[in-house]
Amino acid sequence: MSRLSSKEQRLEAPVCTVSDGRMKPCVWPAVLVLLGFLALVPIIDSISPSVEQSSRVGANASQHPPQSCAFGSSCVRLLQCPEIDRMALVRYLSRPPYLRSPPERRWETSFWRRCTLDDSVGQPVGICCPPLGLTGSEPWHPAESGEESFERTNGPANEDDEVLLRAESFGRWELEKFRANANAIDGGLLDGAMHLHGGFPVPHDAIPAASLWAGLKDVLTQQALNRITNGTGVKAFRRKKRCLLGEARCDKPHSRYRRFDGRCNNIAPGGSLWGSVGYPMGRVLPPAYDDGVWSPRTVSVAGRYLPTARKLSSALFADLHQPHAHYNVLLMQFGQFLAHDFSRNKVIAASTKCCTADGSRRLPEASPGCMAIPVSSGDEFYAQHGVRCMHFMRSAVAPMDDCSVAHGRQLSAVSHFIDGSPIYGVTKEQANGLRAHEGGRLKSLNHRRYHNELPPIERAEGACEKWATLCFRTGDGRSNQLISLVAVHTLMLREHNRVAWNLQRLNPHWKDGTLFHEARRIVVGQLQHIVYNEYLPKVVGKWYATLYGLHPTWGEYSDSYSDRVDPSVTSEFTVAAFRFGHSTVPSKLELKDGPVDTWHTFLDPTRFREQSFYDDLLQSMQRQPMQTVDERFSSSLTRFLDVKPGHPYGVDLSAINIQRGRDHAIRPYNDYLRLAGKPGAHSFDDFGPAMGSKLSALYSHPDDVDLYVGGVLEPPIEGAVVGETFAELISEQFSRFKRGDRYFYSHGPDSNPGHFTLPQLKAIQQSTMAALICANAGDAHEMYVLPDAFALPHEANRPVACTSPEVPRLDLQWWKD
Ligand code: HEM
Ligand SMILES: [Ca+2]
Repeated sequence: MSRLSSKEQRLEAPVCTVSDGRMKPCVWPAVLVLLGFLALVPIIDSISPSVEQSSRVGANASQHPPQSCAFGSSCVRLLQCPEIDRMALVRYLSRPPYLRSPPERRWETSFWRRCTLDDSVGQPVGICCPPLGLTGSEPWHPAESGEESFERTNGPANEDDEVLLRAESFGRWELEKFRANANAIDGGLLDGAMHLHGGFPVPHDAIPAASLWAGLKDVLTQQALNRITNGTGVKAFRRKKRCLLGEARCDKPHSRYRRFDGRCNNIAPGGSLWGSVGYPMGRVLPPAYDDGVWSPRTVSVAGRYLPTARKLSSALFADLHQPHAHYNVLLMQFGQFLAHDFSRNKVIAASTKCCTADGSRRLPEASPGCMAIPVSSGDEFYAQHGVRCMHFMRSAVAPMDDCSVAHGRQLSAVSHFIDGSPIYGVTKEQANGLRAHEGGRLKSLNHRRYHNELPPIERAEGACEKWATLCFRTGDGRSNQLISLVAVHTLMLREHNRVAWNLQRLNPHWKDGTLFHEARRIVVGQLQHIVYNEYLPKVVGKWYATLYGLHPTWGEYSDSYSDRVDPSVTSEFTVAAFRFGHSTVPSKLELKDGPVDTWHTFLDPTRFREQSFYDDLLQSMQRQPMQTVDERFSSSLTRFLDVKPGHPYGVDLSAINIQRGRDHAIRPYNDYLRLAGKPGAHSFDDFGPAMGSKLSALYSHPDDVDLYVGGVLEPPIEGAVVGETFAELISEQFSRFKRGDRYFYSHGPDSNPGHFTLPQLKAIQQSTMAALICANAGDAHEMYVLPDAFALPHEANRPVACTSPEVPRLDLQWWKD
């Protein structure tokens, strides 16, 4: 892959990249480019408008009359078309028009033919997508298969075998260094993020440690193989492997209830593991590993090192108060709850931190999985504390069982589906531990003093701070992280138990199992409905929600399930785009008795002991504005995350987000901007005068800007919380969460074995966040809600009493046998 920016390609002699990542001048291409350019000049004007222009959001329809798609192909958003080689398109768009060859330009009217996606939108914003399989690419994230070196053969089989043996022994040897560090802990199972709010290990860790070590060994072997053969001997490794992602045993493919681990949601051949616990994350674009296999992205397109993650965070992100004009802290908090439903980054096990206890340097015996963030001696905050090293463990990788992919693929330790996994857990055993095994309910702490139920107590070390006298167990190990997150967990637990209780009243003959599974089915349906109806249109805006078909189908079944759609999260989405939420976290949480620093509420939900604390908190979350998505980040996150007693500082989550992006080798921001139909930032000025000059002092080239940085700096779309690039990535992911989930609440009997009847579906679609809050208030007579619970109060969103008939109620009559 060329590391050249469009600007360099224009101004300098063409450069070839050789397999070890070094660059050397390339004479022939230079001549060819010149000839191509000369040949092109006379025809440039006669060519139809470029995809780049035509797909620019907001482009004038009359300037670019839409075209219809050929028979069989359908008009979709570019990101929704797996048949298109996205990377080829991005490379094409990154070049100025005079460097695009005539055949490529013809693609614009064939492969990259644009079309009108939605009449109501009236703009040519779609692309004609050929039917799946037509171009022979895999249905699963074909962007990944573009690794050239992978297809090459290297000599006869016996030579290959020898090379492979050498590479494997290198791989084993390297792996030992990782294992030696991790062995000090319980079987090497400990999640290295334990002390970093990434959560303590779930009691029933669904991903066997052996599989994680196997994944690591695979990438280490692959790296060694590339080194030995100078990048050409990859096929040997491939031949030796099973070359098939495993299948789950789907004993009950048409079960009415989804599995906890997400397996067997898809029952087509090859799909049974899609979206399940431990399944690798996908990619929107191929990764930009320095060595093409697993070395993190560290080098600029200009060949220098990228600025460190902490330097970027401290220079660009400041703790400034900018309340959002429309949305409240409940929207922020629901976002975090939702994030924990679909993703949990698993990091490499290690028994030591990366840095010395005083943070002054890297620990010599640190695990090779450490990718500590360097802190400069002039750091505006950490310097005074002598900190030069910030802990960061690399993400674990999945075994390379899918032989079309020869690079590290990170995995999610929770089910990727929006299936209430933070409530129910991600394995059957975990769910069993959370169930009361009576009346279909979940275990809870029920005391009159609390006015209603709270989650049961968690005693595992590391789940909360040592001084917390109350700590909760839920389906997700991160639930105690923030006091307002505990409130959302409590709300969902109460809703489950309330529904189970009412179902039991209606159907006294139902046993515990039926009550539990039916209540779970209903609660997950409500959750999905609230996500798609109330949450998403606010985050990505109504326009994107329409483009991607994210609005609910009111009173009707949706027919969008496809067994070719993989719902798994992509690295870009979970490592960058959906972390937009970190910018919305306020520095202080408004509680009934006054504001408190957000970080003071981390991992300590003790105050839930106080009577009516839950009710008060939910009300104040609705009144307090969240923060806008931009360069403003609370120092609760950038200075005091994971702060330990007696320490005047913690770690920097914004720096961690940037570092995580490089760990996953996420491509630079500009590539995604182009994918979203924008011309790309050609100069730093494109980021605005103030931010442009800051960025130019940090990065050597606009093509270096990290996706997370560029994404949060984008001005929000009108009527949305995030900017266009994040909106595109988020919408695309949520469209797969819907189209790739057989059990999605509105999918009908044609695909969904657990479908609701139409009257039941209509009842579920009455659910709103406000309705949920009211139904589960400690004291409904004292509780007020905003009908649009994620929005701030305004003329059309005045508080109403929970007892008011205006607040909808879930009508469970439809579930009576
Ligand atoms: C005070 C509030 C929050 C804190 C302290 C927090 C903290 C964290 C931490 C420590 C990580 C793991 C970082 C890493 O090692 O890579 C993380 C990941 C993440 N956060 Fe947050 N977060 C907060 C709020 C939010 C919100 C509001 C959202 C979204 C709306 C969000 C979305 C995410 C996502 C998508 C991930 C990746 C999850 C994964 O795969 O592990 N977070 N957060
Ligand atoms: Ca899930």
